[in-house]
Amino acid sequence: MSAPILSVRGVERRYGARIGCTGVGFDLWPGEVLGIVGESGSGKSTLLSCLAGLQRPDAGSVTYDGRDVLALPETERRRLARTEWAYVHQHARDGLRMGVSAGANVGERLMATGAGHYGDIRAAATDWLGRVEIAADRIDDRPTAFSGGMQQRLQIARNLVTGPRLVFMDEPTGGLDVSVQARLLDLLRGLVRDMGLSVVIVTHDLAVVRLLADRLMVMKSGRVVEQGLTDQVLDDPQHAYTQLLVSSVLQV
Ligand SMILES: Nc1ncnc2c1ncn2[C@@H]1O[C@H](COP(=O)(O)OP(=O)(O)OP(=O)(O)O)[C@@H](O)[C@H]1O
Repeated sequence: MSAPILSVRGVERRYGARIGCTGVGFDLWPGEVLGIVGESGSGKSTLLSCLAGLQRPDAGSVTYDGRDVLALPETERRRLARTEWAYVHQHARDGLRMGVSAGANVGERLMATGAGHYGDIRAAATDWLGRVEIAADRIDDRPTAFSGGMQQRLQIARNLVTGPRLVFMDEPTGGLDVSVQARLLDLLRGLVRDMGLSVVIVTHDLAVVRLLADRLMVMKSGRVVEQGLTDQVLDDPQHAYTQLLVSSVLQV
């Protein structure tokens, strides 16, 4: 029997009188993908940043691998953030260093975990560019010379090169063309499966969670209104808000 990799209880974050999220609780099991869906303003990003320790909740607990995330010293949280955790931002520029080459973007994450041999780092960077379908001859180009989809794939390589255990993703396919989204989703699904990643993915796109998530949590106005197995929630939504979300997609 394994233990949850992430346990969340009663998480609340307020912005003055406004609720960011409240009363959120779930367990994430190793190798599981949890999707968090809800319309804009429902509290998804607030929750994700609380889970990753980027914002401090006003109440509740977040336990990673048996450790109280909110009590971690900042140096330890940062160490986890560059080794065992990864955070894929919606906008690739928030997760990349735009002023250095693609190879350096991937390689410097390895260096941050202790790798020091230039040849090994470059070989690993080349390998990872290949895994995210970026041609090896683009290794010395800066991300500014890449398309939006390529930048997002590079951000994924930078995040996954260190072999993290827990990955947070905030709208990873947002703002991309539909065909680019489909390719990225396919790639993500393969990587998640091959690496056995535990993932919390936030999106407003039900097609993304249908493809990637084992379990689904539906948020509205900062609260979880429904959760369950993805197919169950999408095929037989119980809450009126989830029914609305599902039917609005079907009508498109
Ligand atoms: N920095 C902030 N200051 C004040 N209020 C905020 C801040 N960030 C979020 N909020 C509020 O908290 C609530 C939840 O916002 P949040 O961004 O988490 O939702 P979301 O579901 O991620 O939306 P989106 O999909 O548009 O990013 C909203 O009412 C929002 O206005």
